[in-house]
Amino acid sequence: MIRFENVGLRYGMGPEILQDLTFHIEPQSFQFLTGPSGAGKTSLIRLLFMSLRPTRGLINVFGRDMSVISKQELPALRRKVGVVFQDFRLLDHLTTYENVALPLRVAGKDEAEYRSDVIDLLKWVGLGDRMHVLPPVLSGGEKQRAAIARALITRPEVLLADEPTGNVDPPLARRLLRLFIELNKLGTSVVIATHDIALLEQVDARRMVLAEGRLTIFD
Ligand SMILES: Nc1ncnc2c1ncn2[C@@H]1O[C@H](COP(=O)(O)OP(=O)(O)OP(=O)(O)O)[C@@H](O)[C@H]1O
Repeated sequence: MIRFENVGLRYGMGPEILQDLTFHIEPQSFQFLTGPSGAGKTSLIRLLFMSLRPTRGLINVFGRDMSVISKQELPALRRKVGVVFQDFRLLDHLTTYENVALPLRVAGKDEAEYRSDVIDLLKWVGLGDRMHVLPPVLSGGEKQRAAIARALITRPEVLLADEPTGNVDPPLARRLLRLFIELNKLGTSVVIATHDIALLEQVDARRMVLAEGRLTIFD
């Protein structure tokens, strides 16, 4: 589904922070991406989301070579990849409902088509009663779940989550993990970047470990 071959990344003239990354993200798979702070987890998430291009190597996304994908094709391809950033990136002037519906609105869909899907998804992540409030009044965990719902509304084939439990207490972290596992059982591939050891210990999943620019995989 997503394939990296000898991928390297450097920012500007800096050192190569990712070196010779070779791996596959298989359909319906579940993996943790881990490693010390600064190891390059967020950079790898950005490569997977196609918001960053590698400085060398090959990335193949859903059968397409990323180096030849045009700007026009990118939005449709990105809709297959849901992403939850560390800082959520919710728009403060839109309600929770409107934030979650935004990717569909941008894609030109009619509200009548998606309204019930957005409401169902908000209920699924436990925000059924927070739909009409603005993000500034949401708690950290509620924002986190709104960002997850927004990432899922396009029914992506892969969900990327960068430190999804970074701002929540342990019970909510366990609940979010259950949500990701349920999502994976429904057929979505999941990649969770984290250094939350407690989270890692709860699931016997594939681990992709980044250290000093290199990736080691424990299946
Ligand atoms: N836009 C950028 N320009 C220059 N250097 C960058 C940029 N983004 C990240 N880096 C550098 O790349 C390295 C990897 O950063 P990255 O954020 O990917 O790591 P991380 O593993 O996600 O870290 P953390 O766990 O602390 O979030 C760091 O040395 C960082 O300073």
